[in-house]
Amino acid sequence: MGRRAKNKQGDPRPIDQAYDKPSQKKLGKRKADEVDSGAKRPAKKVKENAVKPSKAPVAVNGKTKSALKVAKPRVDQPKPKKQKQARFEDEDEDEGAGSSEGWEDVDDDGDLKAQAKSLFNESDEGEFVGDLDDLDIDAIADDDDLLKGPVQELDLGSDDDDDDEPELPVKLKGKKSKQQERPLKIIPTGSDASSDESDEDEDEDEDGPITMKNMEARSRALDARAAREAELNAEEFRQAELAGEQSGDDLADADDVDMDEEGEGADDSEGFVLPTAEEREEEKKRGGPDVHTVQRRMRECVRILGNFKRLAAKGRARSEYVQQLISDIGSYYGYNDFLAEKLFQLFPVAEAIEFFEANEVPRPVTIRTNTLRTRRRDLAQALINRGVNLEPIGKWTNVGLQVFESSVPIGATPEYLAGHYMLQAASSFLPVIALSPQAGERVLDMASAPGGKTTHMAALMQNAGVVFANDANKARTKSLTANVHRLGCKNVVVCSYDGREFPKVIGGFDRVLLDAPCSGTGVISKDASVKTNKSERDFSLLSHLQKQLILCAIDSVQPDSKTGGYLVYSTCSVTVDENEAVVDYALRKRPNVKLVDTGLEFGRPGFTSYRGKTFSDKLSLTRRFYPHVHNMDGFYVAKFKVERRTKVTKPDAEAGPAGEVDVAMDGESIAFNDDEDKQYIEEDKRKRMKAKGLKVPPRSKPAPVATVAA
Ligand SMILES: C[S@@+](CC[C@H](N)C(=O)[O-])C[C@H]1O[C@@H](n2cnc3c(N)ncnc32)[C@H](O)[C@@H]1O
Repeated sequence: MGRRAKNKQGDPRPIDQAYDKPSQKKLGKRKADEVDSGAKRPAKKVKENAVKPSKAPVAVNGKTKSALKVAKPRVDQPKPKKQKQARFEDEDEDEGAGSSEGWEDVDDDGDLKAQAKSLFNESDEGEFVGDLDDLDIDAIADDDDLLKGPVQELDLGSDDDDDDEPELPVKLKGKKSKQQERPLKIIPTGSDASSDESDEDEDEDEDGPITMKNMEARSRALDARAAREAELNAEEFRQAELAGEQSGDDLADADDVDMDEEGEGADDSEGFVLPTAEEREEEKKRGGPDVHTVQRRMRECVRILGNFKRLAAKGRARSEYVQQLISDIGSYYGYNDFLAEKLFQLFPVAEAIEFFEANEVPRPVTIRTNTLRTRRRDLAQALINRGVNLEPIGKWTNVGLQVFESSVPIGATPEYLAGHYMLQAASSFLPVIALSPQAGERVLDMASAPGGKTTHMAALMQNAGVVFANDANKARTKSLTANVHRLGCKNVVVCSYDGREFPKVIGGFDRVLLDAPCSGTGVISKDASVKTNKSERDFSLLSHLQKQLILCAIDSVQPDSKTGGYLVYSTCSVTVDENEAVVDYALRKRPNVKLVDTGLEFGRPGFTSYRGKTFSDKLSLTRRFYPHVHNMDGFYVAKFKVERRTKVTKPDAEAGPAGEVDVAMDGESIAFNDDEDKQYIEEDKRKRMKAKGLKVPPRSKPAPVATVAA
């Protein structure tokens, strides 16, 4: 079952691997986890006022929950105490070593009052940690995650640099969401208005200013509330489990549930009537209902789907509630219907809402220390001296820092310009940690611009050996080259080929990273345009490209490598088409590779089956990361070991004259399907021409079946 981060994903605490340990991961017990992790944290981190939850609670199983509580996207973050000194205990420079690092509070009381004020102040503005508005956009544009944009990545012919321009803050393009119409503080509808929870919030707000005296008590009250919420969560999930709602597959099957599953003894106590499909269409034509109606309906659908047999109205099928919920999710959060459904299907119902909510909240701002130039503690001290409020990210990395607040633009400090750090999403550390390149090796970064991971690899390799940093988009290699220089990477060769040309261009690498072009469904909080600009066609084009790239990446690995022989495949997307389906395809097409453990300490296992498709059991070795669970961008990581191709004897006439085929070189396994490819290539060309404003020729007719077969 999903683990709930609730609204706390807006509360950018260090990301702790405890998240995925069911025994430890209890909502509301975050503080305890933090203590366990050894990271000394200011007590007020639990205070949710910096990312003030809105009041649109979801009633699940009769209990008022906060799954829909996060208000409009906000970028303000809770602030740790003002730091004067950074102290790291026995910091180990080897990344991924999981050293026990601490962060000591060295504040004196003199500052405390002012700090407390800033910590507990609630701002209605979507203010960013530090001054995002002041950030040097060009400088940021060079960095990793802000540039993850899938569609332009497909546009290989375009030399536009436009995609290097991040929008900060991200503006929702296209479809306007109901959520945008939400009041800043959502006024709960109907019975929710008098819910205990909302009263409690009001009370707390009215408690008056935080003082030295009441700070501790207030903090304790918040802890207690968090614990109560955790209990409610646990109860909700128990109920959901009882209702048999456990896996993505179950959900996926929801559509197929027929009238046999209709409820008995429907509890329609709140007068909620599910519209029919026709009524839904009518409603859409009229411009849709108001935001409160949508909220209420979502809440009701979640509640009823959590206990369908008991709560559903007589004569209504489960699929009707599912369809209504998906449609409301689409309009509330501003997704097109196709993507709303695709993402919804990944999770149990209540968890899906958490995922969509998490996409409305920015992830923590994180930086990666460039160990070629400095040490993390020195960097932290230098930034603290400039008024940056930061902390180590978590035990799993000893180069990451989380920035809470800054009085200077983080993308333009002297340390940034001197290459002491990279502005990089925490999730982007993961594939490099998994690949673990060694000094002296030959490494290929097949899709590398703007170079967040390339420069990380060069640092891990201590500038020894060589990293071939390739990217098909020549324009993007400019920022890649700039980052390589800024960070002092001396073992990087930048090149610009279509990844599918490898290993013809050059092969025999000890390790290969394929951080594939993707749809970006993991980074919706950064790029809301994904909500509306992805169609079914985009996903099949991407999946196809990813499958081609992964085979070429595998073939570029030197199986006889003395130190390596590994490939890491990653995406910043959460869809199965772009992840498990691609990896499973690679396993089938290349019998000489096997999945191995990523070595990452947290993350959910990849799907081994999904909506009727069965993948290799080994897919559970791959790792999924979610915004609502791990408080980082949605991400996927798979690690392969590439073995030597072996000859097998085929018993029948399929085999060559000697009765032997090279399993990896067998025509069926290695070749792309030219006819199928033609369609994709043509579509890609059309897209590029369209983007350039050229006249697009009509689609050519698909080849007759007989010809294709021939
Ligand atoms: C997710 S981004 C890579 C981010 C990069 N690894 C980093 O950490 O900074 C995907 C990249 O793939 C590139 N790309 C798209 N199609 C490609 C292809 N066929 N071959 C190689 N690179 C491609 C895009 O230009 C884009 O820079």
